[in-house]
Amino acid sequence: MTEIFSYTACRQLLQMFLAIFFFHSSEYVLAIAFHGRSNVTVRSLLVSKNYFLAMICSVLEYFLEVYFFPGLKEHWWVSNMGLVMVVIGEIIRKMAIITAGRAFTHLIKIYHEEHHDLVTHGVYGYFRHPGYCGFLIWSIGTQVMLCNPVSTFAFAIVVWSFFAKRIPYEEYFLRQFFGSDYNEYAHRVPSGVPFVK
Ligand SMILES: C[S@@+](CC[C@H](N)C(=O)[O-])C[C@H]1O[C@@H](n2cnc3c(N)ncnc32)[C@H](O)[C@@H]1O
Repeated sequence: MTEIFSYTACRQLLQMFLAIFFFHSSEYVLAIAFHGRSNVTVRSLLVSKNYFLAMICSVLEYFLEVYFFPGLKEHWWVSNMGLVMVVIGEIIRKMAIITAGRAFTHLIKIYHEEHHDLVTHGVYGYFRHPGYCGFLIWSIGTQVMLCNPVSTFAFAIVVWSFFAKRIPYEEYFLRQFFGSDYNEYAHRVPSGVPFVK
């Protein structure tokens, strides 16, 4: 039982809590900043039922392993690498939101709005989907930080599959909105999500 209240467990769980708190609160604040309070709902906190369940499972895995295999959590270089991934993922995602501004909507636009211009500068010059690339790194990083082998693998598969389906759907509409400009952009710039063209 003492393992659950050890320095390692307290520090890793506190880092996890701060990572989640900062990620979601900053998503909400930025959504309000770019879209106005009246256009933003609690959905902009980006906490879905499945996501919540995944996080609960990852914390359960952590408690089981810290109790039965406490040595697993003492790989500090692994945990610190996870922390670096969390920070890098967060930076890439927030750079995407700030660069795209009003074009960055949490729900995919299926109708072209007048103010919606194609963004290809800044971080969008390196990846077509920096917001998704950042989230992928961030979410896997949270599990590497906890030294959770099962959830690291599960998060990588689930989050990657989600974006592998979402990107072609999103790009179908972007091609309709921006035509050859988007085709040329997609030809030139990688998606930012591994193995997604
Ligand atoms: C959740 S945001 C994600 C944006 C992007 N996929 C990313 O990962 O940074 C989804 C919205 O961004 C818009 N969007 C995606 N790429 C864009 C671009 N290069 N320029 C303008 N709007 C874009 C889409 O139309 C969609 O409504």
